[in-house]
Amino acid sequence: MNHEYFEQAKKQYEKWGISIEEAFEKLKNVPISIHCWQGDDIAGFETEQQELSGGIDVTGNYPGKATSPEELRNDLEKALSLIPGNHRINLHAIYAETDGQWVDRDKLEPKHFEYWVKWAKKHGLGLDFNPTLFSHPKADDGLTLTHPDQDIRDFWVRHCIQSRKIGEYFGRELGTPALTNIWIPDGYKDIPSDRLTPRKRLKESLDKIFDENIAETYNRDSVESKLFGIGSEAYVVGSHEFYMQYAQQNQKLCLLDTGHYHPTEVVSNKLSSMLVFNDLLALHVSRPVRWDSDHVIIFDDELREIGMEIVRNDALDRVLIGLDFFDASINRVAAWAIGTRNMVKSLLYALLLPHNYLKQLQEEGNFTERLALMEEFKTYPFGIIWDYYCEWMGVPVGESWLTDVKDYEKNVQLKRES
Ligand SMILES: C[C@H](O)[C@H](O)[C@@H](O)C(=O)CO
Ligand SMILES: [Mn+2]
Repeated sequence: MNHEYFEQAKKQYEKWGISIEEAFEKLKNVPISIHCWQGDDIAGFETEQQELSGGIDVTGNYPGKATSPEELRNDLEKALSLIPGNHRINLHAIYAETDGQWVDRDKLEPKHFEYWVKWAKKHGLGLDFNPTLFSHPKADDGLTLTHPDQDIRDFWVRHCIQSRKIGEYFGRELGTPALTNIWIPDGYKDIPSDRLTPRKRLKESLDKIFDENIAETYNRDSVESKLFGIGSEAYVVGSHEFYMQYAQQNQKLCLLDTGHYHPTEVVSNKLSSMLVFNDLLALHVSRPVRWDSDHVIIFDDELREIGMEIVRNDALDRVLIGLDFFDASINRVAAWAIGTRNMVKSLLYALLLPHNYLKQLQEEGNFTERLALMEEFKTYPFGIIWDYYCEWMGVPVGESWLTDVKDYEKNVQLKRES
């Protein structure tokens, strides 16, 4: 890349008292939790595989998806080599490795994730975890922790407890606490005649799950709300209000998925409110297109706004950033690279703004200058700084990463069996 251009660009930012070096130093330590499920369309590796359920859907049939844990890890390694920074990998329970034996979800144990931990250690990665309360015969009617049948509820409670133990194991082994996030699909397609009973049952189930004493140094718990899903259009038990209250009362983290709100409602506008009342909160950054479609995140207004809210509120270590998108119509390694690079890019963009000055303008009621500067900064030479950051971090600059993906696709992904 042209270093002369970089030096010129740097000066433009320095004029505002912005230090590129400081921004880079801060950014390189911000981990993004990369969801493993983009690599295999949320199929997982259970011996008795079920169709994807839970009101979520992956569309597309781009060839070369990972069909084994080894392939998935190789694909993740490839993606990580294209993304600047040291990140985390987010696993679901369906990614257990059980040696060809059927192990039902409520019987899963840390030992079923030994290979993942070994791999994470080798690559210096943290791991996060999610119980899988879908794609299972006991979730066929879309109800799990709120099911009217006590046996079914108990089964899922046991699964969540085991999952928290797995998270604890990750945290202990890797020296960085895992985030174990509970998301359930439970809800109704049509207008319920009773909204309260399922919510009371959800509280009861969660209380049982969190009653199990798990060391917080190793495992943190979060709960993820949703507005609607396929087949739960009219009512979702675990709504935003429900979990926000539950998390507050029980010192759990609230996880906000950017695809889980009304179409014009934005998570960027929620972060400051949450930060007033919570030490930590968690995100699933996704891109809803007309519904919770989980498109790959792009460098759009909302992603930049999320980055700005995290940075300008000095919350880089208080907002645990995770990703949640899945697209099977494009190369899956490219999907990770595009989305995760964009997430990091949005943080860098935010780190290069004169937030104190812009805040001061607002306090003074100088909205003209506030708007003028915010607009002008959009066309500052940010691209060159981003390229330089990638070079500095030892990952491909600009679109050159695509060549790596094309080679990998040709030499590895397209040679796979299915
Ligand atoms: C697979 C994920 O856990 C799932 O997408 C969940 O986080 C979600 O967002 C459901 O809509
Ligand atoms: Mn999510």
